[in-house]
Amino acid sequence: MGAAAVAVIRLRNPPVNALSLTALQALEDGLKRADADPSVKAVMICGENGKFSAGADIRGFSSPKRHGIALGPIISLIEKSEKPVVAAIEGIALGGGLEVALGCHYRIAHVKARMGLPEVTIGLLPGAQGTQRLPRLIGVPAALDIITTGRHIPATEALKLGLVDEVVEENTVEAAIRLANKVIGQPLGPRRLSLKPVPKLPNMEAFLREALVKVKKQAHGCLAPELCFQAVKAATEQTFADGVRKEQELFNILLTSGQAQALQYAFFAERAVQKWTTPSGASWKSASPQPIHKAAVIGLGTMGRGIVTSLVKANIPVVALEQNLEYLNMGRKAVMLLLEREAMKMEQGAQTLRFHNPARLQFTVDFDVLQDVDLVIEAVFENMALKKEIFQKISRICKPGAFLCTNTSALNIDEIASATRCPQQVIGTHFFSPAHVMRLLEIIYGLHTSATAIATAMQLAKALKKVGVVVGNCFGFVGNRMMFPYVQQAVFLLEEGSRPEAIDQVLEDFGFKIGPFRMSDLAGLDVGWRSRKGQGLTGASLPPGTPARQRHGHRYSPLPDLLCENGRFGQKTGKGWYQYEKAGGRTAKPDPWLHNFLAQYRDTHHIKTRFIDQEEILERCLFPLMNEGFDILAEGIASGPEHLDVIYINGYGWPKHRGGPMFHASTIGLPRVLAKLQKYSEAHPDVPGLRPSAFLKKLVAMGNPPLKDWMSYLSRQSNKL
Ligand SMILES: CCCCCCCC/C=C\C=C\CC(=O)SCCNC(=O)CCNC(=O)[C@H](O)C(C)(C)COP(=O)(O)OP(=O)(O)OC[C@H]1O[C@@H](n2cnc3c(N)ncnc32)[C@H](O)[C@@H]1OP(=O)(O)O
Repeated sequence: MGAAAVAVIRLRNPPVNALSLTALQALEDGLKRADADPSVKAVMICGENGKFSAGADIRGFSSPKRHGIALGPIISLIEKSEKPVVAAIEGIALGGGLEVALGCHYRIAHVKARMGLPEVTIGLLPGAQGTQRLPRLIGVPAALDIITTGRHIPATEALKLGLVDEVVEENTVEAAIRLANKVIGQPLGPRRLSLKPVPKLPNMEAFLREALVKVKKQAHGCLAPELCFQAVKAATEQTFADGVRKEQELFNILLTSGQAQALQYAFFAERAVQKWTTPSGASWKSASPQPIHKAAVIGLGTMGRGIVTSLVKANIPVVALEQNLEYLNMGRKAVMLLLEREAMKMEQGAQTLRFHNPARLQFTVDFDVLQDVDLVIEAVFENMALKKEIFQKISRICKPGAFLCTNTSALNIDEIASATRCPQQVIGTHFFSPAHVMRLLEIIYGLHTSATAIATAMQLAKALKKVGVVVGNCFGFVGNRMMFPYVQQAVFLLEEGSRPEAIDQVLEDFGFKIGPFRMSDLAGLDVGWRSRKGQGLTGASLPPGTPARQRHGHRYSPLPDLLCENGRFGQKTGKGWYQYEKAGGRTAKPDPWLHNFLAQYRDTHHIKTRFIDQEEILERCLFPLMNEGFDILAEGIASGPEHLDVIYINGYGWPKHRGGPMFHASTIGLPRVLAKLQKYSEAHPDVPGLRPSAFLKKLVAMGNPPLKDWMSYLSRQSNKL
């Protein structure tokens, strides 16, 4: 009890005071006790350990005990209280946590607090009357933005919006108790949000129409944003009580939609991959990261520029190195442009000044400048000889403890490390383009990579606000290795009768932001061409007499090579799988030239054209990708299916509401995936990617266990079947 009879209710459920069954019960009991106690004149609700609450316990949504538990009635109880209730918001007030605060009569936030209704990001909507109270408090446009995006609002913005009454820099709990004392006896009617009307807009209908178009466009097939919209719309049309009923109805649709389950799986998967382990026993528990006071990036091509930008944004001093002054100046200009754009996006535009500080961002052609850096990221071309030459050089120049990272998408980390005197310091850091935007960082350990190097790379990912996923060393690592059979099938489907636009459409309808052919045009077809030439699959090193559509006894499609030979590299040349308005254009249009070319190609190779339906397109592209995933798990390249899913969601545009490829396989059911792979493999026996993985077969034979149990079916000693 605080001074002058203010009852204090403290939400306590470490680490984030999630509203579990017990926490909800304690909240309800506390409210009832305060209400019944005549010596209590006001109530203050706060959270333990400087955090108000992260909302409902997400694990509870899939718990059988969930039924019959509701937060809404408890919030109504708060609002109806005849004693003023003040929320003291420190740290975070998210989801159900913010809904509790909205039920309070007053809200005070610490200046560093963040608030939000992120339910949409886990496939739900604010189901404890939040969709009805928030528009009444801050108006429909702001409420719609917060509810449909799930973004976190800093306290200062919350104050401007009217979401909180006061922001303090001092002790929030004490300030809230003072406020509670001050408002004792004042009328509570005007403070009860459920009684307020939703502020009118002169053009509400038109506003809502446009907002719906925007919400749908950004949803890519995810249901939650649209249902969030419907709930807020209900607030504009119905009474509070009817709006709450509508909210509940929509909440239940989402809760049972399957998408919520996938998104909640993705939430925990992202946290699970932070707890990395390797087959040799190294793990996050025992390894300590080293501080990175200064980093260097070698190579200022597209990837290097993005990596430098990322490091500067994370406030890590960087040396940016190029091989000659011409490339250095080009790189410098490009980096400065990226930094300017990033600074404009940031809250304080003045951050630009920091970017230009030469003590924090140094451009050089002199390798000797690398002597005092703690970590180097090499980001030159995918060329083994060049990379080895650079690693040999930097292992001589850099101080002994420096970490030597290679940004490669497929090359052998051990071979690169073999060029150094310190293979334990060498690690793969596979960034995704654009490197300052994409969240994924694939972290690849080699045979000799130390646990400290892995921990440091993971720490770096966190500092760069990326999600690091630790994987083993194999060609293409996890992401690209799974991507090869996907892209391969897409091209085979073209040979058999489909078109790029049909295949892209099916995969975009599935939820990918961009289909495989549009993606290939964006990335540049020459990238893969160079790699295939390097592997001897095409070009001058191809032995004479090699059949056009076969390599090493397996089916091969020369279509991408032929396009490159015709100068069609994708967007950069204005032509690829599609045509563009100009070189560098972005609007893909189906290209009659390509359709003719495909027809001639099929004639030349006597391929009978057939109609390929959507189901086959989807299965032929996705199932081999998942199949490769099962092989990767069996080989111990990744320590769990969550790793593969986090990689696909954050690096390859896999729709998050489908949980990732391995989660998707589990929802389809492994027996069905296996049966389809068997069917396609029989039809195309010369395609190894369609042959079902032994691990997949084993899991089916073991009765299709849930995803969380898959790894227990691998032999512990060798991680081999
Ligand atoms: C038995 C049934 C109870 C069900 C009650 C039904 C009531 C229904 C009515 C209302 C419905 C309301 C809807 C909601 O409130 S949904 C939840 C909305 N909240 C969120 O989405 C917040 C999610 N969390 C985060 O964004 C972050 O975790 C954050 C809170 C910002 C903290 O970030 P950070 O400091 O980076 O720390 P971590 O993310 O690593 O989290 C630390 C550990 O806490 C676990 N965690 C976080 N939030 C929750 C949560 N809401 N529920 C359960 N667990 C949570 C997280 O997994 C970490 O755990 P671990 O260390 O084991 O990995």
